[in-house]
Amino acid sequence: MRLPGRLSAAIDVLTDVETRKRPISEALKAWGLNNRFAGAGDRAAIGNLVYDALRRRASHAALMGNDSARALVLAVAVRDWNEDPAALSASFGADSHAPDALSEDELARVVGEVPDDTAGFVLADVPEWLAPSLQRGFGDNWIAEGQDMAGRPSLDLRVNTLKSSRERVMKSLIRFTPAETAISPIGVTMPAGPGDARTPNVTSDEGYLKGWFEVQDQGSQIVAALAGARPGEQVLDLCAGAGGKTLALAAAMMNKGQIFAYDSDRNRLAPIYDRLKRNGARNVQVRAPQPDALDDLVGKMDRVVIDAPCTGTGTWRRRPDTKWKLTPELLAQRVGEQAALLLEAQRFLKPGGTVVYITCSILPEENDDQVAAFIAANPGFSSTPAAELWSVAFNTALPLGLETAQGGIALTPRLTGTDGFYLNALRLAA
Ligand SMILES: C[S@@+](CC[C@H](N)C(=O)[O-])C[C@H]1O[C@@H](n2cnc3c(N)ncnc32)[C@H](O)[C@@H]1O
Repeated sequence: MRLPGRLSAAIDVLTDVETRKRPISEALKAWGLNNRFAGAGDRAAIGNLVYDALRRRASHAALMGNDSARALVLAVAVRDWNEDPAALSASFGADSHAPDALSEDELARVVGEVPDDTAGFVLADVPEWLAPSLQRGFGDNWIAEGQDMAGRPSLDLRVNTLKSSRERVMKSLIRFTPAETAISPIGVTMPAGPGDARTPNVTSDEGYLKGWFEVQDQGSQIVAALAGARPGEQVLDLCAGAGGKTLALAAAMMNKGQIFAYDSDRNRLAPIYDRLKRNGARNVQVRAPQPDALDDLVGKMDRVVIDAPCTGTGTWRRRPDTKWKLTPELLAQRVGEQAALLLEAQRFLKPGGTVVYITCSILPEENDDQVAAFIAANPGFSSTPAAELWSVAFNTALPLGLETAQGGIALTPRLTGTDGFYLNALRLAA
């Protein structure tokens, strides 16, 4: 397929996403099944167009004067992919799969700029109702933070030090020109390419099948390292899900000590068994959800990790559709779940133990506010100093701007080139 056909397909997929409230991946898959002539390169390009359209949905719509799928995709082609609008429009005539040629109005709009006096939420490409919250969290930088959250993410891998080394993994993936991650000492990264660039398919690589690495954003690797689990400790991973953090903790503990991996959702936990095997993680006991699943752990844990259910606002670059689906009700629901988990986690700690609270959110309601309320109600706990956590994990000074008012650590695409994450290590007095 040529670009006009791909644009047309992207308009169809985006319409499907928006009207049926389908996740992007599902809509893309459905399109692929109905259009089997399309190759992998076509599908990747169409996916990129749809993701880019949603990453900057608000500013694309403001520029074009409407938020139809057509307007958004045309804006991507010109603003993000640097296509010349007149040439593009002319090329539509020669392609039977192309969208209609651009109107005079579209041609004029698509080369314009979003005026500087446009509302901040449009410049930041975030939902209007979240602007006050982001402003409170990021101060004067909130628009810049939003803009970086609307970019394309890199593909990051965490080297499994139980089985391999960074050097070996990089060598095995040399065809993708991997680079070392800037902060995580065990990370490998492949920057996102422009336009129709394809994301490397690393999970069919021999090294992946042998358990040498996992696909894991550098931000997730950093918070797993900051969790500070040491060999020999007793650790409860209370929201283990498919085990992304569990695997990183097991490697950090060099398979010594014990991790109990629990999740209240059996289906989310299901992939962990195969992943543990592939990774050679042998110090993990999976606890499937049932009423007494964790009763024997009460008062015995050195560390309880809460990788909390959250809005996922830190992952907007990867899942831009969720940015526009989030509602105040869903945020309130997540905040309630997080508070309940913080309360629940305490009972498993030994005196002197630590609750490590993690989210992949950039919203203060789920991060510092949550911690402030917890410490106010539970004065036996205090935040472990952020600088201490960082120097123990990485042997370097905490970079400026990462420490939050409540002594937590916040990562963002703008600050650390990672997904957005928050961590606060709450130590119980001995
Ligand atoms: C952010 S995800 C965890 C991701 C996982 N730790 C990883 O690194 O791949 C949050 C998880 O919390 C789980 N969860 C939600 N409420 C819970 C609860 N009350 N107790 C335990 N797990 C819960 C969800 O099922 C979900 O899998």
